[in-house]
Amino acid sequence: MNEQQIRQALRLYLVMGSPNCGGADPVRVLEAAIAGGITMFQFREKGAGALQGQARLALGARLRRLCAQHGIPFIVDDDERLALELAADGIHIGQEDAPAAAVRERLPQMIVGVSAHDPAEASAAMAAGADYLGVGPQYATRTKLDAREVRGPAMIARMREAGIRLPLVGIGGIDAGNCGAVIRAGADGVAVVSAITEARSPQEAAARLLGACL
Ligand SMILES: Cc1ncc(COP(=O)(O)OP(=O)(O)O)c(N)n1
Ligand SMILES: Cc1ncsc1CCOP(=O)(O)O
Ligand SMILES: [Mg+2]
Repeated sequence: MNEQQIRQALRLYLVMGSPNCGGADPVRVLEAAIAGGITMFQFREKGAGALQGQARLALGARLRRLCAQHGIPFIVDDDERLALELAADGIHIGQEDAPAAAVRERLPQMIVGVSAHDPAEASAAMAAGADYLGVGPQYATRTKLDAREVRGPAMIARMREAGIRLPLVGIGGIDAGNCGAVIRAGADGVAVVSAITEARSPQEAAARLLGACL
């Protein structure tokens, strides 16, 4: 994917694993979210009750297939080996994960997303060859227990002012009511977990988010 295609794919990015689905079948949740208009998906099987080993691989393979059927880029959180096993389109890594430059070198064909919390981390990720940045938490989140302090959309504006032109997505506590502020600050899109996975109708929630952040 070229830079413009990545920018477009970041518009409404669902990040999810089975622990986020409150007992619902993650395959059904993803199907509904795709019907609602998500444009990118990240398999993030993390937190209490997360699947391990073969069960994780099997779920990842089902979600991967669903994304391929609908032309949705499929990204894996953290795990390079899993990304290769699932023939993912990309990987997302954070500041505590493997160094971005090493991942870029090992996985030259993949989209590499990197979490950045300030302009210095954003420039370092850009220099390391990142394809996009995830910037957060934008707002308070209950989904990631080890999240850093809230940055707010102002951090995205600061990165843009500092000359960071990479495709960029906001993440953390984003819903249909606040996603517009994230886009207006300079993001190409929003990444969400609970606003879709915990909604009574993930399809309607995705459609509402898409409408609100266009
Ligand atoms: C799109 C996107 N942005 C940020 C993150 C957070 O990644 P990280 O800091 O590595 O934390 P974990 O998700 O691994 O707990 C993300 N996953 N996706
Ligand atoms: C993975 C991640 N990285 C920063 S905040 C976050 C969790 C976002 O979840 P939610 O959209 O439910 O606040
Ligand atoms: Mg990580």
